[in-house]
Amino acid sequence: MHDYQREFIELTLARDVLRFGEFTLKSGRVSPYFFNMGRIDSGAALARLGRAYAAAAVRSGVAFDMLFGPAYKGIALAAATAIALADGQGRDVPWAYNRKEAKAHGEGGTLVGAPLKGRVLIVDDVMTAGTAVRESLDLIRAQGAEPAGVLIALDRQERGQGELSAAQEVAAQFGIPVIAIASLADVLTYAGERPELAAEHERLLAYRAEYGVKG
Ligand SMILES: O=P(O)(O)OC[C@H]1O[C@H](OP(=O)(O)OP(=O)(O)O)[C@H](O)[C@@H]1O
Ligand SMILES: O=C(O)c1cc(=O)[nH]c(=O)[nH]1
Repeated sequence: MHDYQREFIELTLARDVLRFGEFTLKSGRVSPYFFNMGRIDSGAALARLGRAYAAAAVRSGVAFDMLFGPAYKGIALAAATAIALADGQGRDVPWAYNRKEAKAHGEGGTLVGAPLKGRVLIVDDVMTAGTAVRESLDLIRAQGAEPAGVLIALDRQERGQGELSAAQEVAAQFGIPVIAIASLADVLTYAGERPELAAEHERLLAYRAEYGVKG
């Protein structure tokens, strides 16, 4: 685990983004931990998070022309990343997002922001079973644009449709990189180093044995 990953996990624990307990996920899985980006609820915290995403995008070396944030939480994340790229990295890239429900009045439709074209980097919070990312990939390709990669804060490293992790499946099927600031393996390492998180560490291991990638 790199220093920036340890710092990122500490930031998410300090802000209550990363919590231990019992949570039902979009996939229906019941998880002993949850990553709630909704807790990044101040301007300074969001700016810091945007800088972490922008740094990860640049560090990855992935070539992209624009950002796309899936509703809902991906919207704020793509916005924060676009701002950080412009302010901190000198890159003014277009960005767009979708609505979960199509708007029937005004400009209408589900897509908002820059037209989807060129190489599109998807920006979201977590990947579990990969449903949200696959929906975004469909949207991007339906517009004739090209997915460039997926940028997330946390790869939960859970099985997707087969035995590989959702991130591995997406990477293999679409030939794109999945860039995560941290992964379940990092959370496990972090929890394993702290005696006060011993019970949580055990529950994480049991959950990984059920839903994680084998081996
Ligand atoms: O890999 P998956 O199994 O798709 O799960 C991860 C997705 O689930 C959540 O979105 P959700 O639509 O539940 O919530 P939001 O509206 O708060 O973004 C999360 O923000 C990811 O987009
Ligand atoms: O799989 C999900 O639905 C999910 C997991 C998680 O850790 N955080 C989140 O917002 N959604």
